[in-house]
Amino acid sequence: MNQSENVAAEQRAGVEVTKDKNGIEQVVLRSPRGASARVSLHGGQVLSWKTDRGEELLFTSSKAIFKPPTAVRGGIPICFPQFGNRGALEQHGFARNKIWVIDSNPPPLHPNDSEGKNYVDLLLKPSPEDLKVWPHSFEFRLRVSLTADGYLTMISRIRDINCKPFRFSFAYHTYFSVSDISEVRVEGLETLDYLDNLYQKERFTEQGDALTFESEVDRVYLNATDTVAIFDHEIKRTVFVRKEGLPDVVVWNPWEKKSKSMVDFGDEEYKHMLCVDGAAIEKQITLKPGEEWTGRLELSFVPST
Ligand SMILES: O=P(O)(O)OC[C@H]1O[C@@H](O)[C@H](O)[C@@H](O)[C@@H]1O
Repeated sequence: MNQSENVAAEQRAGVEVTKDKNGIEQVVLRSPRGASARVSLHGGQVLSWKTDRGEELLFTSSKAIFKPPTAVRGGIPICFPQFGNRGALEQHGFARNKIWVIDSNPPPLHPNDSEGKNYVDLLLKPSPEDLKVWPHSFEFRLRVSLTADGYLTMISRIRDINCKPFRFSFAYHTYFSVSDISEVRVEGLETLDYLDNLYQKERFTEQGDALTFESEVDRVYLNATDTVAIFDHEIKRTVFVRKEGLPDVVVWNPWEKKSKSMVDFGDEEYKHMLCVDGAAIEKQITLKPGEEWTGRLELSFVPST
């Protein structure tokens, strides 16, 4: 076996396809050092991301419903082609409710960026029902990859295969697992303007040094820097969210009252999750026929003191 065949064999060895109890396929990526990520074909949604010590970095509700077309409460749902209720489509668009397919012959990783990395490409194309509610032909390629260190990268490529332009908004609606929300600090959003969903999307400016949490938060930070850090003091871990092509950052925690109104979310679970999403919301993305958009999210973690 020559060296490139070896690399290819290792990559295949780190990618496993299984089924959940509803028969939905899931792809498990494993890093050579023992980290892992699990991606469901339901929603193209990453449902689990574990460090090499087996610590889960994403939150999934104990009450999550795993039956399509219901979206799964947790992991990283993809909001596309609409974020929230900012348009005529169902909340957060239809992509998170669909069954995606695996591309069994994906383009290779760049040779300079392939060592120890495993990946899967999922594809979504509109169904006849989708075209009735959103009459735009697109091809969505989602690449999920895991590095040897256990860092997770998601690259979304959306192409207009129509003969007319279309517009969309987008978010990687990332549910991070946190030890105790009142001990968490988010840095990187200081001084930014945000739209507050709790005040009819009114615009405010962030005043504090870092974000801390003591009540419901539902905001879209605008034109955010490319890296946001989530400090979890109790478990001494910092997670970094790096984004490209995604100007906005959503921060969401439903807190006590809203938690009780969600059927697929435990009353107390708000204490152990925080959504921080790389997103493109305020200014929609426009694609002309044949054009492609790329939105990239890189998640990494380090122990902190
Ligand atoms: O319940 P859903 O549709 O998954 O949405 C959850 C939340 O998603 C957030 O991103 C929105 O800003 C919130 O307003 C919303 O409540």
